[in-house]
Amino acid sequence: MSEAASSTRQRDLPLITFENVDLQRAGRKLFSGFSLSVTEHRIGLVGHNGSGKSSLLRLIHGLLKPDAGTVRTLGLDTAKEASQLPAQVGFLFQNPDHQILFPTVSEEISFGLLNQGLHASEVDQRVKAILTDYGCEAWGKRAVDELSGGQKQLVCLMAVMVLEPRLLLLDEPFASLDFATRLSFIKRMRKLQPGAVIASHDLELLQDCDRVLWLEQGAVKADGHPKDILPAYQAEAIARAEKEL
Ligand SMILES: Nc1ncnc2c1ncn2[C@@H]1O[C@H](COP(=O)(O)OP(=O)(O)OP(=O)(O)O)[C@@H](O)[C@H]1O
Repeated sequence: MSEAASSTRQRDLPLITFENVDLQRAGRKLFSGFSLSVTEHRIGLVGHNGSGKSSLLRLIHGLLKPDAGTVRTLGLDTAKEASQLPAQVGFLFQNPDHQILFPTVSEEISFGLLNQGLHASEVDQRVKAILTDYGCEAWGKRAVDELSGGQKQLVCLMAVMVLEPRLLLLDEPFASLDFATRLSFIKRMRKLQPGAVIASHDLELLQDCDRVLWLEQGAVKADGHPKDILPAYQAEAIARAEKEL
């Protein structure tokens, strides 16, 4: 097959599929017979606390395995081919402390590249390049422990982006980023090649998505274009809050 034909085929393949997935968490069934096919480039996830957004992202990454059914990410079965996923799928966790493993910024950003078998000099070069790209040239030797929450989140973002993933999974990526960093991240996201699934309570961030899924108790309550789904979700959230007052 020619390179062009092969890349067209890759583009047309679903990025993610769920087939009849069951998942139990904390002894309770969260997903039951959940099916989904995603071909769009950028997907937003909304839903109230505990609706299953993070669990869905973890299933996509293979961090959680379905109790029944199949999850395929970039064509790979997450239960059987999970070891191939970290090289292609980047995960930005809600809490940076769940992601950071190393004492210094450059060690944290280097880890994935070293894991991929790159030579130390190339790793060094790529780490410096991404620090510069994000305006953090002086951060390399800084102790991660001494960074603020937002700065830690930025380190996590750089550690993910330096690997040039094909798919990004972002769980509340902006929770502690300041306004300017947030804006520059949104600009970057618009230019990015990789597909992205973004779970967020920040509805503005999701306006740019190609498709938004509204989750409720482990099921898709609504699925469509952000201009239809986000106002409906917002209206329901306002009505719910008013009822509780
Ligand atoms: N580490 C865990 N162990 C066991 N159960 C969990 C764990 N994390 C979440 N759950 C359960 O799974 C369900 C879905 O949680 P999940 O974190 O996927 O929701 P969410 O939509 O991402 O919520 P939030 O908006 O609060 O981040 C909840 O009922 C929760 O109690």
